[in-house]
Amino acid sequence: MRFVKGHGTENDFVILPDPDGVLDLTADAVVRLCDRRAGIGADGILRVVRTKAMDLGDIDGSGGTEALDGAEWFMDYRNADGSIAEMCGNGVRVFARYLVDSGLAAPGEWDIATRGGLKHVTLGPSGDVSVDMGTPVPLGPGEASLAGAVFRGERVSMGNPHLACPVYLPVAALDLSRAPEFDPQAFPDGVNVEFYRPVGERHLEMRVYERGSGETRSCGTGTVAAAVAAAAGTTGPGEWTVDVLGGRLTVTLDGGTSHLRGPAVLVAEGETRPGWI
Ligand SMILES: N[C@@H](CCC[C@H](N)C(=O)O)C(=O)O
Repeated sequence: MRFVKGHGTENDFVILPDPDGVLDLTADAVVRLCDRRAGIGADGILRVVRTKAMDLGDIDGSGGTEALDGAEWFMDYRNADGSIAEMCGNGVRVFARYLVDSGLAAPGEWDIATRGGLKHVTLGPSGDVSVDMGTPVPLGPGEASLAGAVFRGERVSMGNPHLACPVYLPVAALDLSRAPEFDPQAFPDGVNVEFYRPVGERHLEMRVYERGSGETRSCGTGTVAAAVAAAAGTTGPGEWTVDVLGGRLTVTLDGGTSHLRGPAVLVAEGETRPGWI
């Protein structure tokens, strides 16, 4: 199986080119590929499939996949534990960089299909990748706890679920070696939990514990959720700088949609040994 390895602010992915959708990517195979000791190691998988080769059922409530028709390529995103997520903000940027780097798309702007709908990306032959992340949906207050301490924040849907909690000490002080606990009635599909601290004018530092992947060094959807929470549960307008463990991302809120910009880097490519998976 051919693979490429890449990351966006150190949120890292194994990219699996599968244009015709012939790969039977089981949850077990995802777990093995993402294993950092016995596998390649990653926070998640990006399977690269032609949209027309995907069987997505009724993804948009219209009885078909019409909502994704405008995009040639579909990002089939999986978390490291094998679960499926609706969207991945860093993933879609790395996916776009892969398409351009491998000659499957030209630099410029176009849509990528995801389970969270079409995402419009903008990129040159090298450098940063921007994506229109769509309209964040603030859902009101929520809470999670970490080692018995309760953190209150804002629930935000970015297609996938987030709880963005302000903290008042440097985020480096948090112990994220264990998963935050939350009320499953409040988050029936699980939740990605962000901890953010304002460090300047529209400037945050943030750490994240991701659903299905554990603590990661960055989360694109999470940075947008944190900016929305820091903007007092509004969608802007304003440009936010968000420092994560793996680097810096820029989030732009315009009162409607949101944009995420930052690096997306491909670092290696190879082939798994026959029979390993
Ligand atoms: N790291 C991603 C989010 C990946 C999905 C998430 N773990 C979930 O289950 O919702 C990002 O950059 O947005």
